[in-house]
Amino acid sequence: MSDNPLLGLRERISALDLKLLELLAERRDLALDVARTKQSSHLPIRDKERERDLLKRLVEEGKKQRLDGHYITRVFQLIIEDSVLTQQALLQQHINQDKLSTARIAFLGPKGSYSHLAARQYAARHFDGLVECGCNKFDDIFKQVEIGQADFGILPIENTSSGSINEVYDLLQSTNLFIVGELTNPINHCLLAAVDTDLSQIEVVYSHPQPFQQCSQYLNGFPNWKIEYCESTSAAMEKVASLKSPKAVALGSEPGGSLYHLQVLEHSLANQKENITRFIVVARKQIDVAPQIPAKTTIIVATGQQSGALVEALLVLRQHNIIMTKLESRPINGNPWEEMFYIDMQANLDSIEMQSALDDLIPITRSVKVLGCYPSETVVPVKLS
Ligand SMILES: C=C(O[C@@H]1C=C(C(=O)O)C=C[C@H]1O)C(=O)O
Repeated sequence: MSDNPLLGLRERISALDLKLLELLAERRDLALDVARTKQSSHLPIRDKERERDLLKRLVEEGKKQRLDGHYITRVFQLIIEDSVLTQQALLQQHINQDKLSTARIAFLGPKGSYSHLAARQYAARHFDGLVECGCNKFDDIFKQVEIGQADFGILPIENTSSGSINEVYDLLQSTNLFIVGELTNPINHCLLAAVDTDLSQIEVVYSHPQPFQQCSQYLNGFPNWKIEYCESTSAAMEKVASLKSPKAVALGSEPGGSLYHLQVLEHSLANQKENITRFIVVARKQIDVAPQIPAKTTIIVATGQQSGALVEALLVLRQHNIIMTKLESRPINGNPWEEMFYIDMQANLDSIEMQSALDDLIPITRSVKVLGCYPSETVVPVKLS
């Protein structure tokens, strides 16, 4: 017999939590039925009007039970996001008909890197199982997928604090892989230590160059700390775990750190409060995107050097009412001072608008390469006004 006075209450909480899980699973199954109905009736997956009504009613009902409106909003925004993405995944499986039950996904680093966490998240939504293929370099991720040792590769492409990840853009220039998906994840950089320590004892920080860039303002406050570059944040964690020194810390994620039994000394260290990374998913085969899902298409365009060449290309997008979400330029390998333009657009490659835009772009540019069309998995939550 235990005389812990919390036991009985905790048992009741645990039982309630189990019920909440069952209800969440039941809600998700209903959302999947909704998706099947939408598929046959050609309705879009997202219905923001319905989401707004639902949130409004829940916030009102919550108030009656003394539950804070912000709390209710946050919880249900998450539930709806998962519901929308699960519905999208179902339609995508249906239209592409080649569902793998287990996917081999290549990512940067040993277990615990941000890319590894993103790979797990992507696999959880799209496959029953995941074979993890950790790589030492971005280049190896492309190679593993190109030679068929992995089915997909996950790569960070831009971050709200450090901007575009040029190395990945440059690798996209020469690959024959296609972009088949994207994920946007909040990135919370922490200082992680293997043993008890404090800021005054630290002498060296290990991490990948990206987190160092993203946390530059915080790190500027500690000019004596030595910066040691590693191939990934998880390689840095491995190193710190093996050193077991109060002088050495890693910069990386809390869940990653816990895989190496590291403790968090500081968190939320990025320059931007909202530090978000967009990852792309690459594969050997191009995919179709169901018309009920918001799609993105990415192309690489090489223009001539005549004046106004880029403007002419962008005008084509305007003429076809295509919204550009990102424009990036990179030097062309082997042609000094010439640039390639990477253009992300909110459009389905199969749409008439996109096809006509491509028809108009080809004669006025030197080359157009379609990098892929993929579902936009960024579900911007509706807000109550
Ligand atoms: C489930 C639906 O699909 C989406 C998901 C919603 C939800 O999870 O509540 C609400 C509206 C849609 O954006 C629906 O249309 O009812």
